[in-house]
Amino acid sequence: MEYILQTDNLSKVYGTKTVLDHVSIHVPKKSIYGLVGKNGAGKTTLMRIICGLTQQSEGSYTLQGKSNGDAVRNNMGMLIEKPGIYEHMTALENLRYFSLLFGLQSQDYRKILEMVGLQNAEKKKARQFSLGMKQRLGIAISLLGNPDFLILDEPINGLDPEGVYEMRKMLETLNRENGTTIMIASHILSELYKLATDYAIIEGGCLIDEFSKETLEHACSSGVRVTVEPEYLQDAKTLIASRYPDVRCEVLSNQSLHLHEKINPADLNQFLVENKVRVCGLGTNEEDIEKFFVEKLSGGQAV
Ligand SMILES: Nc1ncnc2c1ncn2[C@@H]1O[C@H](COP(=O)(O)OP(=O)(O)OP(=O)(O)O)[C@@H](O)[C@H]1O
Repeated sequence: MEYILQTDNLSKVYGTKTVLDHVSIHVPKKSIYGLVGKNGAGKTTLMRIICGLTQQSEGSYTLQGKSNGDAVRNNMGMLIEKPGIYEHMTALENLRYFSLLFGLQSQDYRKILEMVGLQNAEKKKARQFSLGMKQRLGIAISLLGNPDFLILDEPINGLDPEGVYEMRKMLETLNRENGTTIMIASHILSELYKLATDYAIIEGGCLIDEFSKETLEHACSSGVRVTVEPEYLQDAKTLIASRYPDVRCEVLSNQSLHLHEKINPADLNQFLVENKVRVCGLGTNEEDIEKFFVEKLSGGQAV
């Protein structure tokens, strides 16, 4: 596995307080790496060290093949805490200004604005932007110079559901089409789960666990949830009992059933539809995933 970033026992101490305690993480190239942790867990501190905004007290890291002392951040974009944008400037002016500030060559700013969905707002002053638009402009600034590695601290904080959805789509596109590795800190688990391919859980400055999406899904593969239109519930239950006689099938509501075994959802869907049951939804049990994270966060031992 090729890593864009590896940290080796990184620690940070403020006065007598250890806010990051021997953290060793491994961020695979082209991954979307979710950093999960409660408020004050140390996520921002870790990101600030990687971005060169503060120095670690102990430990080291390797960034894009270079050890921390020699790390170059030309190919990196970052959005840590609030986006630092100039409110009296338009989106386009902000991009031009930051490009000069970063010493970058002129580039296709309109394409960057299009990438973040601000193509229709290029002439509007940033002070007239919604929070979501400001966040997107912050990301547009971090995309200047076409970075291979993007570090985003809580980019969906404070966004409305539509803004969260758009942000997720945008990051997915960046990752898929440009191969950009994205490290993203968030405490909104449900959103991270939809996006991330790899995870690290941090609590009290310690790394509790690091795992891939496959590992997470395997750990939470306690079954499949199927939702049907209410009038089909009984038929669905009878059909499932005939097709999967050894699988426990629990009725959760007047339209959803939980099969307590990991069966192939596509097969189940086809079987029910062929037998004239109107299926509204099928999926793995998201509650299990949430529970998995909560248990890790509340009872985890550092690794
Ligand atoms: N400059 C500083 N001086 C002293 N303590 C600090 C400093 N910066 C951060 N801390 C402390 O370090 C701890 C970790 O903070 P950090 O911002 O890294 O957490 P976080 O996981 O990003 O939390 P949040 O989700 O709230 O942003 C907190 O207890 C915070 O008060």
